[in-house]
Amino acid sequence: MENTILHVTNLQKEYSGEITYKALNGIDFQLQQQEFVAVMGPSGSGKTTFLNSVSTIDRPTAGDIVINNKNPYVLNDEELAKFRRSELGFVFQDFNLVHTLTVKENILLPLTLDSLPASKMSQRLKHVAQFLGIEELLPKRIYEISGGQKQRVAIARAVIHEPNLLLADEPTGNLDSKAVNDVMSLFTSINKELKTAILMVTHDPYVASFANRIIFIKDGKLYNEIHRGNNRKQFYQEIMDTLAFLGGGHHEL
Ligand SMILES: Nc1ncnc2c1ncn2[C@@H]1O[C@H](COP(=O)(O)OP(=O)(O)OP(=O)(O)O)[C@@H](O)[C@H]1O
Repeated sequence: MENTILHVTNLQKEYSGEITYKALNGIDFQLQQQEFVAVMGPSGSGKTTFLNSVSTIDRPTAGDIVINNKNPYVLNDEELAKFRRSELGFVFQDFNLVHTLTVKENILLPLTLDSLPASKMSQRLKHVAQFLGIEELLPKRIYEISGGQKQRVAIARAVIHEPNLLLADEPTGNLDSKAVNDVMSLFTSINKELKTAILMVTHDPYVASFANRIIFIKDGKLYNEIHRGNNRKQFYQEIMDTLAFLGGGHHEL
């Protein structure tokens, strides 16, 4: 399909060790350019492995991944690094910011690697800082800002190069409830206004209820998917019901 930003076909991942473990067992999945999709499932079901395969961090054992009509796994290291920087944005649970740098320097880091002209950099910085409401934080160092602010900065860094696809692994795992709401409304704006597709792993049903669609993984396979209508509260209830059927520990709920 024309608007498909991510096309996953029969994705498999085996971890070899004393005992070979099949973490992903034939996943087919497509993500459209306008979509915001959450990935849920019990602990150990393969969510992070799935995200890491898509993000090119973890090479699959078999199957195909095509992002924006390109297969990243045929690229050499240098091409792959460039591909990641141009197509993908990453947001992690623990922010992954450089503590000794300022907020501004952290956000500009991906552009510095691409040696973008200084005028273009400050133009992009201004736009993204305004969009995410972090202008007053720019001169501060990372240790001077709160967890919620750190995640905003990490999101700014992830979108400053205008990626087509934003990948997030438990982006709210280290945040209090106010910061969770802030981050989820930013994700919603990024998806709607910047038209960035989002794929986000979360175990939190409230966080997942901000997505338009949720896929559930169990034992390395797609178990189910549900779509959100107009009512987020109703969607939340549907998520809870699906998780109850899916099983898994209480911490999953
Ligand atoms: N590097 C590795 N070597 C061997 N096995 C691994 C490795 N990484 C993950 N696994 C196994 O693969 C399975 C899937 O792991 P994964 O981290 O993708 O699950 P998850 O659904 O993200 O779990 P959680 O919700 O607990 O983070 C687990 O059983 C895990 O132990």
